[in-house]
Amino acid sequence: ISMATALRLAAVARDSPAAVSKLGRERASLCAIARPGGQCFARRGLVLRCQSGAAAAAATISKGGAADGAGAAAGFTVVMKFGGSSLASAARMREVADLILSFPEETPVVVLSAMGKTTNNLLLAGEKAVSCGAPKASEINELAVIKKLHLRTIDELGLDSSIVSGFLDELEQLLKGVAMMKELTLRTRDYLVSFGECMSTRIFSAYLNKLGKKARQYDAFDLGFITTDDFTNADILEATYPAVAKRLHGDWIDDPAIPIVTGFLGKGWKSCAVTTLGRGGSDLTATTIGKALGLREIQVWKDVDGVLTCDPNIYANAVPVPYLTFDEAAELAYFGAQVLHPQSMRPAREGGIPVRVKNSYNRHAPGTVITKTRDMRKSILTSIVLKSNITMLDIVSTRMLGQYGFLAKVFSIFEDLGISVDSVATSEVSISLTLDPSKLWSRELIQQELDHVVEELEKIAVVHLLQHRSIISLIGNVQRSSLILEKAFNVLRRNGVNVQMISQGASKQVNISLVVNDSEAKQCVQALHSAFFENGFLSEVEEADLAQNMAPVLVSSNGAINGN
Ligand SMILES: Nc1ncnc2c1ncn2[C@@H]1O[C@H](COP(=O)(O)OP(=O)(O)O)[C@@H](O)[C@H]1O
Ligand SMILES: N[C@@H](CC(=O)OP(=O)(O)O)C(=O)O
Repeated sequence: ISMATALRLAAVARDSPAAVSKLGRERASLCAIARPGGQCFARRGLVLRCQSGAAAAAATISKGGAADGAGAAAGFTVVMKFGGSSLASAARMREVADLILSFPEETPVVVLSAMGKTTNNLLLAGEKAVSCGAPKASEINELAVIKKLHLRTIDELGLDSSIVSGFLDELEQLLKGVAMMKELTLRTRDYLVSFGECMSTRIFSAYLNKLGKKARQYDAFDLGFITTDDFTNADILEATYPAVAKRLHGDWIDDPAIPIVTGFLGKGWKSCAVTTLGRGGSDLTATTIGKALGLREIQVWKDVDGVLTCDPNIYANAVPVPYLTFDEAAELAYFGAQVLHPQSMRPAREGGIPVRVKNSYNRHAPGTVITKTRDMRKSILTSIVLKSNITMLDIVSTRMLGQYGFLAKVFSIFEDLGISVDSVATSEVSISLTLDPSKLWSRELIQQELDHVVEELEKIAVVHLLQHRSIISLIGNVQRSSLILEKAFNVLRRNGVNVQMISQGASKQVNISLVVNDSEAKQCVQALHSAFFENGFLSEVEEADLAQNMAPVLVSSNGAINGN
């Protein structure tokens, strides 16, 4: 293992005895960790042997903690992740099983989300339990919906109800507990939503076994997914990669069976409690496993024909984008395209593993392939993303022109308050910025907090808090930014829309962010989509380019631009 991994594992081991028992005692070879300086320490019976230089303990693990070749050695070739939209019923479970079996040449690791809208229902049930009173907790409508869906699925697949009955009973008890306490902490919320993935994977694994395809269910929190303790939005720690690889690899060698892994879940490294990776986090589970095992491909199966040119719920004319770079996909996800989890591209990029977004309802559609580089010759605008209900701050310095340190002061206030910023535009005396909505997902940025931000900023500036704004992000080819801007502003002007803030990144792919009022945002996206993708604009530009005999351009994920 690399020294970096060794040190991270050492840190986990040192600070969390329980993590030692999971990571180390069962897999002593993994945890024979080197530390520089030849220092040794032991904890709870686990000896961390120390050497100088690169550690040499676990033979199966190498390079940055990923188990190079471990996947290949175990026979695994791909990760196949199926989201709730692919698993909404017994019929869908049959379809997905059939889909997996239709690739006999692959040995997949399967990652599943909760069935249909189960996560939403669990969250709603939890919220209702807080205020309904203990006697009424059993009558919460969402609990009944969850029970009905899972028991009916079990029945229709011809499985034994004992697979989920224990979970359903415990879920009811948990809701009664919440009702009694009149409180739903973030930790309890994570535990509550984990029931969805725990049940879907058990049902699916049992069904594959019934079909004669040997499968083994794993709860990610027992498989080695070690995370921060940021309940509802936890980050995966490096120790996860070797732990997951070692476990999947070892089990396969002992007794080959297709792993069916719960998406979205992990285990907090200090608390040892169940954590979740943020909404849509099963995509991240899939890419983490892909990197851990060094697999050939990560497949993310959805209910759309890949990543589309815009959200199909906003505009039905959206079409699939055949190729994306990891950076483009990350940008799309971060700026609001619900189709991928914002952090999910990171492990794939680090492991250099292509991600394929496919449609489980239309398996022959080519989907979207996401890789490190792609041919940008014909690319102008890739996709339009809308993020609504954004808060924007307009901050005008009360000091005189030319005073330094204003930006530093403003950002130090955000740092002190633990609020991160999304897009920024500055002038000599003013800053306009939008607040990072991931903050909203993880811990509601409530009005009180916003008022506090304004109060602090008002000590050095005049502040306008502007709510109900939207960010429209234009993700495209950095080499064509002027063309994109020209076209976009033409469209907006024709539609009578005044842009309130603009920000454009300087490198890699273009991300032009335009802030407009919530009320006009959808209409803007539709008009922009229609202008860029539907009226022959791209082929017109292509023809013009051909006439000029443009050279091919490759933009790589690390920002390098190679022309020839
Ligand atoms: N640019 C986009 N491309 C594709 N789908 C998008 C886009 N923006 C939003 N979506 C929405 O994302 C949904 C798929 O993501 P998600 O619901 O997380 O799937 P799953 O639950 O199967 O993982 C689509 O049904 C679509 O409504
Ligand atoms: N079930 C979780 C995790 C997830 O990834 O779901 P999906 O793949 O259905 O988006 C959620 O709804 O957030």
